[in-house]
Amino acid sequence: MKLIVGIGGVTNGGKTTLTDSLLRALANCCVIHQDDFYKPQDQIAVGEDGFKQWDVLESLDMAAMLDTVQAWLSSPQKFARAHGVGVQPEASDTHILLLEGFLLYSYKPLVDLYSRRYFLTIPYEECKWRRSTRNYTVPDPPGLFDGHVWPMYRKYRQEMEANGVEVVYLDGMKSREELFREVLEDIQNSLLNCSQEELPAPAPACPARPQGRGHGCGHRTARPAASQPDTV
Ligand SMILES: Nc1ncnc2c1ncn2[C@@H]1O[C@H](COP(=O)(O)OP(=O)(O)O)[C@@H](O)[C@H]1O
Ligand SMILES: O=C(O)c1ccc[n+]([C@@H]2O[C@H](COP(=O)([O-])O)[C@@H](O)[C@H]2O)c1
Ligand SMILES: [Mg+2]
Repeated sequence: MKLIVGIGGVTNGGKTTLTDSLLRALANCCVIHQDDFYKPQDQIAVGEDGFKQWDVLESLDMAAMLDTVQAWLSSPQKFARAHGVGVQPEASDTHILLLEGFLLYSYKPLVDLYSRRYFLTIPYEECKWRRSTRNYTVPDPPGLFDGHVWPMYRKYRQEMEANGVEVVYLDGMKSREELFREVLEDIQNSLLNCSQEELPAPAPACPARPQGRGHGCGHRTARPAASQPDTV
């Protein structure tokens, strides 16, 4: 069984922190970080606003990211070994790939590959504050957050929602521990549901399993958010 899980959402929402915790907790789990696919700095366009356009999809080599996902899909065991992840023989039928990044659900060839799409949100003020404490490889020039980062976040999120991409919203104002427990439990439930769907048909004496939809693995859509925090 293969499960691709997206940990997406706003910059500084806590994606990398959550992903690191999940990676430590889940067996046979690999990760791909979207920001490892930034194009070289001299290929990042400068916008009409005068800012380097770090927060647009064109600044990322998404074809290369997709190739990496496909390498995992074709052999999770080989991929894990190549990335120094120990494969646990007793859990070797189940493999999880975490994709982590701020523009995970805007690149069409990837969007249907997820079994689960999480989307972290935090309010504008919190985001701006957390961002001011971060050190990126290329430091933010003055005005970048209000002039480029936040408007691009709004734009891509609106597009995602207009396109009907179903995500599970996570409130990034919750504690690290609470977010970790919530998502870990949800992934473990998905795994249980998947493995039940893979069982052979029950013997006649057993009660029939419900033929529910929406819990499965593979190329199905995640459930819609029960509620969506008002954070934009
Ligand atoms: N749940 C949380 N509550 C408060 N601060 C958090 C939380 N998760 C992460 N942070 C902090 O917010 C900043 C951004 O976290 P990070 O995981 O790098 O976010 P992202 O990868 O989404 O940009 C870091 O300083 C991190 O320690
Ligand atoms: O990783 C880099 O090389 C890099 C260089 C310049 C800027 N970034 C910023 O990285 C942000 C995405 O990462 P994150 O962890 O904040 O979601 C995005 O908002 C970019 O503005 C990232
Ligand atoms: Mg990050």
